[in-house]
Amino acid sequence: MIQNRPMVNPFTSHGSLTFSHTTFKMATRSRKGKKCTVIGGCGFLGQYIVERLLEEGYKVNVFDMAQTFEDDRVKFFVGDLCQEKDLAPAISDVQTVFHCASPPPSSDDRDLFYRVNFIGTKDIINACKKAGVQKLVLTSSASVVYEGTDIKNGTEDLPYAKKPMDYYTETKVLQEKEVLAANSSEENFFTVAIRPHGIFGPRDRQLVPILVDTARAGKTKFMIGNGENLVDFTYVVNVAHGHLLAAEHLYKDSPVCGKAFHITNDEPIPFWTFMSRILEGLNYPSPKMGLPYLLIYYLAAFLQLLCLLLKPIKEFKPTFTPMRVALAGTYHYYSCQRAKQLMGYKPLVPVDEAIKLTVKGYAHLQNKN
Ligand SMILES: NC(=O)C1=CN([C@@H]2O[C@H](COP(=O)(O)OP(=O)(O)OC[C@H]3O[C@@H](n4cnc5c(N)ncnc54)[C@H](OP(=O)(O)O)[C@@H]3O)[C@@H](O)[C@H]2O)C=CC1
Ligand SMILES: CC(C)CCC[C@@H](C)[C@H]1CC[C@H]2C3=C(CC[C@]12C)[C@@]1(C)CCC(=O)C[C@@H]1CC3
Repeated sequence: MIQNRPMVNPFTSHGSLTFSHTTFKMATRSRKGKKCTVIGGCGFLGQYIVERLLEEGYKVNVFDMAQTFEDDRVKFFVGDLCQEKDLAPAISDVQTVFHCASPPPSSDDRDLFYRVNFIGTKDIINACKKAGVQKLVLTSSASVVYEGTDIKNGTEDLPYAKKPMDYYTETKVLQEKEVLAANSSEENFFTVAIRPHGIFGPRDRQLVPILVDTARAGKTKFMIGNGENLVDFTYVVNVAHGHLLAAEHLYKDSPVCGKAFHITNDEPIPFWTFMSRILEGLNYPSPKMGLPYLLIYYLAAFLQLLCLLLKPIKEFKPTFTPMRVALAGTYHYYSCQRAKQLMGYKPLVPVDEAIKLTVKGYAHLQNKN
């Protein structure tokens, strides 16, 4: 049954999303007739991975909580990844599993994150091994090393965050550790973790929708900090491309096995320049003046505490959480040198073009006033 999310067919909804404008051709290693499953394949990133896999001639199963698009070439399985009986049929007889399912960071539901991201991922690993799956590609996050302080050109060697800023990040760390530790030549089971950062593009359900809601509520008059902090925002097509490259490079004795890889646009941009370009593209005013970063950070921390105290009486969801304020006011950009070296990664779509495509994809959120 098709469920109630904006119904889009990723193959027809936005012509410019295809890869035809690039001359890139995936290496032909072992791709013909390969079967794979995308867990979370109805989500924002998942749909782009599916699209790319089909273009590359894979046979694709999608496993997700609900079916949100239709495609005759895809076999859909609906269920909860934490339920082995739901998952097993979706991954039987496939060589590769892409795991890009997660509850949204905004849910801030500790038990849910722990159950889906940590326990559920362990279940996926076990189910993959049982089913004879050879490759597992996890969508992790560059934020597994982020603790709210500046990261400039961070490499994959940075230690995991000792004090993750939210439950989402905490469980992304646990999840990544499990997946990388599961890599085993003896068991012919190869794993890799892709760490994207700030994924954006048409059909995203977080960045642009939250930004537009914030602008409509009149809360984007000021920027947080001085507006100079560089950040990675990564176009979803480039992220999908990184996932396919990782799968293609996962085989016995490959240096890719058991490692994490940053996948970025390799073009860090000041946080507020990026936000302003989206806001102005959609005809919303962009912030011109900055507020002191630390002042806003401590206000957000205080507000969070207050919300926690009031939770038994009434639930509030503040727009400016400490995590969001930190993301808006610090430097956080990452080196993707390892992905370039070991799997020949190069972003396919530059930031400037990606922003234009994104603004075009959100025409329905344009400010008409
Ligand atoms: N967006 C970003 O900026 C970044 C995202 N990531 C990671 O990328 C991945 C994809 O994110 P994104 O596409 O933005 O997220 P989406 O929410 O769009 O997609 C996630 C999909 O997973 C599904 N899902 C959630 N829980 C379960 C479950 N228990 N069983 C089966 N399916 C489930 C969701 O279904 P439903 O919607 O019904 O809940 C949804 O379709 C995630 O792992 C995220 O952590 C990493 C870095 C940055
Ligand atoms: C309210 C405004 C100041 C900011 C609006 C935009 C934000 C909603 C987004 C800016 C950076 C984004 C981001 C993520 C979610 C959306 C933003 C906070 C992630 C937390 C998504 C999951 C990850 O793994 C890391 C991302 C970092 C950047």
